This record gives sequence, structure tokens and C-alpha cells, in this order.
Amino acid sequence: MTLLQVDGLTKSFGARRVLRDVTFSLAEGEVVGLVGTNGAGKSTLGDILAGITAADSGVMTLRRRPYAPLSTGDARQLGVGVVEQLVRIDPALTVAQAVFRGTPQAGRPRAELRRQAQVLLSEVTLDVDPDTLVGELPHFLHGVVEVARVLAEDTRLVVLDEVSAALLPVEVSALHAVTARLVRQGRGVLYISHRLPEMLEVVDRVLVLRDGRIALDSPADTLDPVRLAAETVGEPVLPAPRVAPAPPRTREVAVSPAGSRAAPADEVALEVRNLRVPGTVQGVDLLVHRGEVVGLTGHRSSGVGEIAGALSGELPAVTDELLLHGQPRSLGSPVEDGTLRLPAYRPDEDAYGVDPGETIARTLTQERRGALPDLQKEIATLRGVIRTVHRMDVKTLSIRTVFGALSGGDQHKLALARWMATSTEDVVVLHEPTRGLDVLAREQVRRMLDEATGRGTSVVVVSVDPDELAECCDRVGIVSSGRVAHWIDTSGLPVAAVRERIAEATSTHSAA
Ligand SMILES: Nc1ncnc2c1ncn2[C@@H]1O[C@H](COP(=O)(O)OP(=O)(O)OP(=O)(O)O)[C@@H](O)[C@H]1O
Repeated sequence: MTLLQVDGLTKSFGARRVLRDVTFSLAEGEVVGLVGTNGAGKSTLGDILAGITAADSGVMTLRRRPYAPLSTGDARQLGVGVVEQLVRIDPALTVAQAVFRGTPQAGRPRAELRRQAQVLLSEVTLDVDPDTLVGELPHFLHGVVEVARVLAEDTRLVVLDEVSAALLPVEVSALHAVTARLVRQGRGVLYISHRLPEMLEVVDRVLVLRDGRIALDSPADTLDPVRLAAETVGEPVLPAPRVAPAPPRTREVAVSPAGSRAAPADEVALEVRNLRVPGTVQGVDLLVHRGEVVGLTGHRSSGVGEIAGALSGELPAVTDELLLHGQPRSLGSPVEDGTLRLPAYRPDEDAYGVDPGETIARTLTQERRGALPDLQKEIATLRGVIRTVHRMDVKTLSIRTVFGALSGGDQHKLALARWMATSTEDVVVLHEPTRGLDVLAREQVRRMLDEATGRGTSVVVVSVDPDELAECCDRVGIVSSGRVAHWIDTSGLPVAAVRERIAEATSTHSAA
């Protein structure tokens, strides 16, 4: 039976028409995937369903009754629960309070909430004490808390907006198990994601949102990730030209682009011997060549985050030897001459270091504010901003749009471009540089990486996403029990093969 019917939905923000004539249906017990480029309007559609924003025109029905929610509370009462892309939970709430907020149980005694929350948290495989303050959880876990919340709610339709973007494959599997449970309860699920291979594993049907309309509505089993990526952008997805292409070698869309990047130099940029972080990391050796992109991945407790934290000087650590361009360096604090602190980029909106109320133009030029002595320089700077916005294909009508009004992916693209442009070090750490980006944006980021590595920059990529590691890295280290347990050379391998090797190595080493 039809659960949700959407007819002729339109929505504009000022002169920017985002949704033009969106029409689709979703049945009870059905999981429907929603894909589209960054800024295509997926979250806007999710927000309309959630009662966060109203459509300009169009009609929605939920279980054949008119559906036009005025707020998230209203939407929940009428039967729609949403996990938003940029989750913001009051950090002062405990996890149990966060799970039950907005539900009739919210006022129940703390011990009872704790018990009930424990059950839901174990269903979403979130191993935290329900009395933990939300503010103490790493940001990527807030989405998982929200998934527990929608399980607690008595809703008929659940919208999951980019919930999997920051999750490890094993956590994505848990999310898919929760999705299956929602379906068994007869609920419908709208599943928004850019991680196409994983999405195709869980959805029954896929909607492609393009140019404000549903451009494709197709059963999932007739699609594969490459075709779906092409449908998303409305054109064949071709690899970008490389900065320094390798000797003739045909490359298909799904072949690891790192395989055709010019081989890293023999020169070693960073050498780490026997890195130890008390209690988590023991005996890590790391060799990063000039112009090389080295990936690191592993389970949350593997020590991968701590290795990155130690290299960025965020955690106390020791090594037997640490050489940057052959020069001895040390780790730890206090920061003295010779202390290594690799700059690190994280795609969490709180960590962009960007004021969301500032315009795009200001955001991209902020460092140089006050240093524009003449009009010609100002014009050149603004031209540079416009070039970046075009090059990164940011969906906006003006560089005076405020940064916070951009789609989540567009914010991330610009924040990364700004970070790379202003980074002065030639060995850097990037956490999930393509998180939440569409297929073309991922290519743009890879091109940015190519340009940086072409100039001799070396990059350590820390990621949960096997596709991202396959697409960006020359080598991928699987971290387990505080060590790099296995290295995978990605060169020339198709993305799918690298993904499989990462999955295989991760499960072998986590079982060991
Ligand atoms: N409050 C707002 N004010 C102005 N423009 C907005 C606002 N919210 C969204 N937009 C614009 O609407 C467009 C669609 O944004 P939306 O967040 O829905 O895209 P999306 O498909 O979810 O993208 P992503 O994959 O990057 O998350 C973007 O161009 C964005 O700038």
C-alpha cells in the first residue's frame, strides 16, 4: 500500500529554484534510495518531509491523508521521523535523553529511560553508556544516536539523510540491519546517500534527483554503481585528466585513479619508526614518500585515530625515530623547535574553522582580508573565488551567498579547497576528504590531490570509506590492535577490487 505520495513539489530559495516538479511515491515496507549531486535538493526534500521547511507548492499525502507538517514535532506526530544530515543534538543531554527526546517516554524516570535506551543502543550497535553526555561523543556517533531515536519513535516513514557517510563498513551493515527492522515493522524508509555501492545493497528502488526533478525511478536490481553515478550527473562519468599521466594505460571509470597518478618519488618525506601512543598504538612504522597518498583505516578501537592524532600533535606519543625530509623531529608537547605537528583537515562542520554566516567570497579570502591594498588585487582575488566556485561546481547563484546556506557537500568542498590552498606544510593529514561528496566532486577532490602531490605534497588519508581509500590512495594500511597489520598497494586495481581487499584484510585482522 502506498505510504507516501508526493506530487508536483516545488521549492526555491530566493532566485535559486531547487525543486521544480518532484513527484514520486513510497510504499509501506519499502526502502527507497534518493541520490543526486551535491546541491541537487535531497536534504531540502528531506527537510520538507520533516516539517523543517515548507514547499512552495505541490501536494503530499501520508497513508492517503493530506500531509503538510508545520514543524518536526508535527511531522513526528503525523508519522514521519528524520535523521538530518547535519545532526545537532543538545550536547548537555545524556544519550538516553537524546534517544527519547520528543517521544512520550521523555518524562519517564532516568533509570527506566536508561534501561530502554540500552536496548535500542545495542540494536544500532552503539556501545556507549546511556548516561554519557552527547557532547562527549565523537561527532560521527551523533547520527547513530539519532537512528536509535527514530527506532524509539512511533513513525511510519523514516528519512535517513547521509547517515552512513561517516560510518565504517561494519557500522553501515548495522545501519542496514536497523533499516531491515524498520521495514519488518511495515515502515517505509527514504535513504539518502552518496555511497552508491552500499546504498544499492539495502534499497528496493532508487530515485535520482536531477535539475529539480525525479530524473530516474528504477528498481535497484537493474542498476550498478557506475550506471547510477552516470544517471546522477546526467552524463557518462569520465575520469579527470591527471596532472602527470602515467605511460599509456587505459583506465576505466572504476579503476583506482591513484593507479595512474605519477609514481611517488623515491625520496622519503616522512619516516616514523616504532610509534607508540600509550594504551592504543604500539610499534607503528610509517614511510611516506614525496608526492605519495597513503591511506589508513581500521575499526574505531584499532588505533587508527590515535596514529593520526599523534602525527598531528594532538596526542602524547613517542617514536624510536622520526624524520621529516631526513631531519630528526620529535612528537608531543610542549611544542618546541623540532616538534612535529602535521596539519589535519576534518570534514566536520564544527571543525571547518569557517563562520557559517560569512559569505562564500569572504570565506575563501578571509586570510587575506585587510591585505588588499588596491582594486586590481581585490578584483584578482574575487576572480580567484569565482574560479574556485566554478571549478568545484558549487551550486549557488552568487559568491555573496552565505556559506551556511550551501548544501552539506558544497560546504565541505569549499572548506577543503580553502584548507588546501592555505596549508603551508608539504606533509598533511586529511580525514575523509570526499565524505558526503557526489561522484564528480570526488573526482574534483582527487584532482586537487593530484595537483598537491604533483607539487611534492605528501598526504596521509584517514578514512572509514573503502571506496574513498581506493580512489585516492597509492597504498592503504589496515590498522589493527595498534599496529599497521597489512598494506594494500592500490596501483592499477579496480576500485571494487581494492574495496574487497580492504574488507578482507579488515575482517581478517579484526578477527585475529
Ligand atoms: N536555507 C537555505 N537558504 C538558501 N539556500 C538554501 C538553503 N537551504 C538549501 N539551500 C540551497 O538549496 C540547494 C539544495 O541544497 P540541499 O542541501 O538540499 O542539497 P543536497 O542535495 O542535500 O546536497 P548535498 O549532497 O551536498 O548534501 C543548494 O544550492 C543550497 O545552497
